[in-house]
Amino acid sequence: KEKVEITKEQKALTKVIVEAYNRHQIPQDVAKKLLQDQYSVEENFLLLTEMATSQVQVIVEFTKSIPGFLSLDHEDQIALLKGSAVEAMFLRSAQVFSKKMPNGHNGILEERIRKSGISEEFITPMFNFYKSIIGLHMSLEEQALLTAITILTPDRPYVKDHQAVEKLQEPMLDVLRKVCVLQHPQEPQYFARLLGRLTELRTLTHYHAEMLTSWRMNDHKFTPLLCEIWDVQ
Ligand SMILES: Cc1cccc(C)c1Nc1c(-c2c(F)cccc2F)nc2cccc(C)n12
Repeated sequence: KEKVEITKEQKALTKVIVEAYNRHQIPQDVAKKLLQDQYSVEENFLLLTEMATSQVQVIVEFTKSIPGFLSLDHEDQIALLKGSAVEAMFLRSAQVFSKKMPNGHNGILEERIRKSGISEEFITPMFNFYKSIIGLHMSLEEQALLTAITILTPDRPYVKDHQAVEKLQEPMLDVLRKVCVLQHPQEPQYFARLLGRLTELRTLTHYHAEMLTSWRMNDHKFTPLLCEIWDVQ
């Protein structure tokens, strides 16, 4: 049985990523607002829009803290953020579901989302994904590293210097593989299962784009940041 050893550098890298992941949390007031008393469909949507906007801010700050990211070509930095924001948000909001809300409240957040004018065809895959992520019982290191790996995906549209992005992503994949072996010794395929979630995430990006279009058709207003990151109106 191969002895898995995390090097000093890998420990340091993990520490930086986890600290960045922890530092940039969704403001509790936004998450808490969703738990107050009854809301109308319009107010639910407004709150989710506020939550989405703060999630994008959190992801941009987290991304800027990834070692080497700010040394990438500036246009590639934008291409990576625009190409990965939705996936990082799905991962992040899955944690909001599994961690942040004391159990009694999970249903309330789910209830708000189901009553925000989003059609069932998007709700089902979204919650299936949340359940599959929560079922993995990921550690904080795994969540933070998986989010960084998602953001540092070289084959996003318009990325010019693939190599430079791969050079940043590879060390993250190496240390995530080792962390998975050490933290889930009974599940040798755990690392592969985590990466499998990234494949499911790509399908959610497609649903998300359709959700945006259907919201726009119903004349829903977005914030400037959401318009910018997803090139809407
Ligand atoms: C905050 C939130 C949490 C869970 C489900 C949903 C629908 C939301 N809200 C939105 C999301 C979004 C996200 F923020 C995380 C995950 C998946 C997402 F669809 N994206 C957008 C884009 C424009 C407006 C909103 C309201 N919105």
